[in-house]
Amino acid sequence: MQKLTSGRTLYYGKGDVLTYRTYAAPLTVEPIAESPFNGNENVIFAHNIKFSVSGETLLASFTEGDNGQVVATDSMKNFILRHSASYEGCTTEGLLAYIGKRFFERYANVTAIDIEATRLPFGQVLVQGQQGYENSKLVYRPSHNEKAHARLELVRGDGKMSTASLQCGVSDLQLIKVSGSSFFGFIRDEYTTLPESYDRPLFIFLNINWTYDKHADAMSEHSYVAAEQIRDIAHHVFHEFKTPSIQYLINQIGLRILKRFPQLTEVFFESNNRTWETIVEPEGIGQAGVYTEPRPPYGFQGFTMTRDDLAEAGGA
Ligand SMILES: O=c1[nH]c(=O)c2[nH]c(=O)[nH]c2[nH]1
Repeated sequence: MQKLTSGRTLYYGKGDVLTYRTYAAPLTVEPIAESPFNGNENVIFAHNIKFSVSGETLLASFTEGDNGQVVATDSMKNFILRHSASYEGCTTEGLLAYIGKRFFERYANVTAIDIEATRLPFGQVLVQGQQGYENSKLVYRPSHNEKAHARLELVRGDGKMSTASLQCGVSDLQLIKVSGSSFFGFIRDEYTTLPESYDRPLFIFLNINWTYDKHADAMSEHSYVAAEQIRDIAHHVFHEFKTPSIQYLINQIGLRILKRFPQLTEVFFESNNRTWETIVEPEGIGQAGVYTEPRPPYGFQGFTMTRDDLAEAGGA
C-alpha cells in the first residue's frame, strides 16, 4: 500500500464482500495444447472481495477522530455490490480494475486502492437432454476445488490513475499421482529416517501465481491467461513427467506456463507435500496398496521463475 508523505502507511477497508453476480459477459480464450478450456459462460460470476483505500486526507480519522473524509466501509461494500451489477466485462481482473477506477472517480480524496478477489467457483450439473447428458444452464453447485484470485493496486498521482501492481493466481490445487513419482538420492546422515522411494503416491497442494509483462494484457480477452488453463498445465505436466521431487515438478510446470504464455514475466509457486503414508506396500506398479493420511508436520516448497529461466532451459 502507498506510503504517505510522512512515510507512514494507513489503510482501511472491507473484507469478505460476497458478490454473486449472474449473467456476466461470457469469456472466450484461445485454447492451448494442455487444456480444453476455451472460456466461461459466466452465468454465475461470484467473488469474495477485499477492498481497502489510503490517502493523506484519511490521516485525521486516525489521529484526530475526524471522519469528515471517511467513506464508511459499509458504503464501500455497497459500492462494490452495485458496481458488480454494472460491470460489463468477463474476468476477475477486469472487475477489480472497474470497481477501483469507479471508486477513484467518485472519491477524490482517495489516492490508493488495494482490491483483491477470490472467484467462488460454481459448476454445472449434468441433466438428460436431447442428445444424452448435457450441462444444465440453470442448476449449478459450488465447487470445493481450486480457486482463482487476483489482486490489484491502483494509485492516483498528479491527477492520473495508474496500476501499481497486479498479481493473479490459482490456489488450493490438490493433486494425487498414484504412480510415477520418486524421491531418492537426498543426504543420508544421522538425522535421516526417511527411506528412499522409487514409486510413491505423491499428493501435492499447490498455489500458482503469475504476473503479466503489461498489465493491459490481463484486461484483453486476446492476451488474458485463464486460471483454468494454468491449472490444466499443472495437471498435464504432473501426468506427463516422472518426477524425482516436488521441486523438479514445479520447475517443469513453470517452464510450460512461461512457454505457453509469452505475455507473462514471472510465475511463483507454493507447494505442500501431502504424500500418503504407506500402510501396505504394493508388490509392484499398478498393484494394490493401502495408504493413510500423512502425519504432521508437512514439507513445503516456494519457487519463483522468470522468462530468463525458460531461455536458460532452451525453451524460448
Ligand atoms: O519432493 C520432495 N521434496 C523434498 O524436499 C522432500 N523431503 C522429504 O522428506 N520428502 C520430500 N519430497
